Amino acid sequence: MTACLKVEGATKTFGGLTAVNAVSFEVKPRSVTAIIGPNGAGKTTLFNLISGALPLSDGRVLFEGVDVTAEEPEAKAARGLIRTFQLVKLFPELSAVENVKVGFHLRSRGGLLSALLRPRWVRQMEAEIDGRARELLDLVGLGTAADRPASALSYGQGRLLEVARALAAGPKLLLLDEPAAGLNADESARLASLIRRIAEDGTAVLLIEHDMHLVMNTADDIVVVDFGKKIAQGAPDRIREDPAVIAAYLG
Ligand SMILES: Nc1ncnc2c1ncn2[C@@H]1O[C@H](COP(=O)(O)OP(=O)(O)OP(=O)(O)O)[C@@H](O)[C@H]1O
Repeated sequence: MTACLKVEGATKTFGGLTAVNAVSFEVKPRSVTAIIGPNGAGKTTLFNLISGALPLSDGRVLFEGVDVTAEEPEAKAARGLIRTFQLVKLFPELSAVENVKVGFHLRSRGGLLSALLRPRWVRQMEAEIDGRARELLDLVGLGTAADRPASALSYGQGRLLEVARALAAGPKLLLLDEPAAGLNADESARLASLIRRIAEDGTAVLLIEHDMHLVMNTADDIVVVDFGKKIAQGAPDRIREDPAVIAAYLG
């Protein structure tokens, strides 16, 4: 089976500092992979290399077998490699459902002109998109908030709305940057089951997360980085007992 994402020897230097040092790993289709590591380990930089926000100093990134190392974030997004915050911010005055619809329009080919002329097929498509947007809101647990303005949502609800909108863009791989940050216990538990559901529905998930409870409950595979290097990789049970991982967290 072709890996969804293949990172080969990814390296990033900032002046004399090697923030990411020859990191290699794969993300399998329909799987959840978590990147963990102490503060400053290089997790965010690694994410930036994968999404295209930063150019690599060395190494390659392959998405569905295609070398996308040099592609801009927009080109990668068009292939289905989607990072939540890389999409436009939430529109506070628009309702939750309208915000999700923005996600669909990022991939719809109808264009502005047909939206203005609004022929019948466009109106039919809009009705369908409205229905699908509401389904996605149900999926993330915001079904009852669909018609409320985004500005009226709690912080945690806003984060979940971002996930719904990213899903509307049709990702094959969803990159989530500390998705549990700022969520309360209920929201975090909901997020964990949502992440599992997303993977089972066919979208691979790659996340950076400090919340170990969420990581251990959602990840199939964990990549541990420390001082820019990958020091371990494996299933949660193995990582929990890995001496190098324990040393990195205690040291
Ligand atoms: N643009 C930059 N210029 C110079 N150094 C940078 C830059 N971005 C990150 N670094 C350095 O690279 C190293 C890795 O940082 P990074 O933010 O990737 O770590 P992290 O694992 O995401 O940390 P945290 O868990 O605290 O978010 C750090 O030493 C950081 O200071």
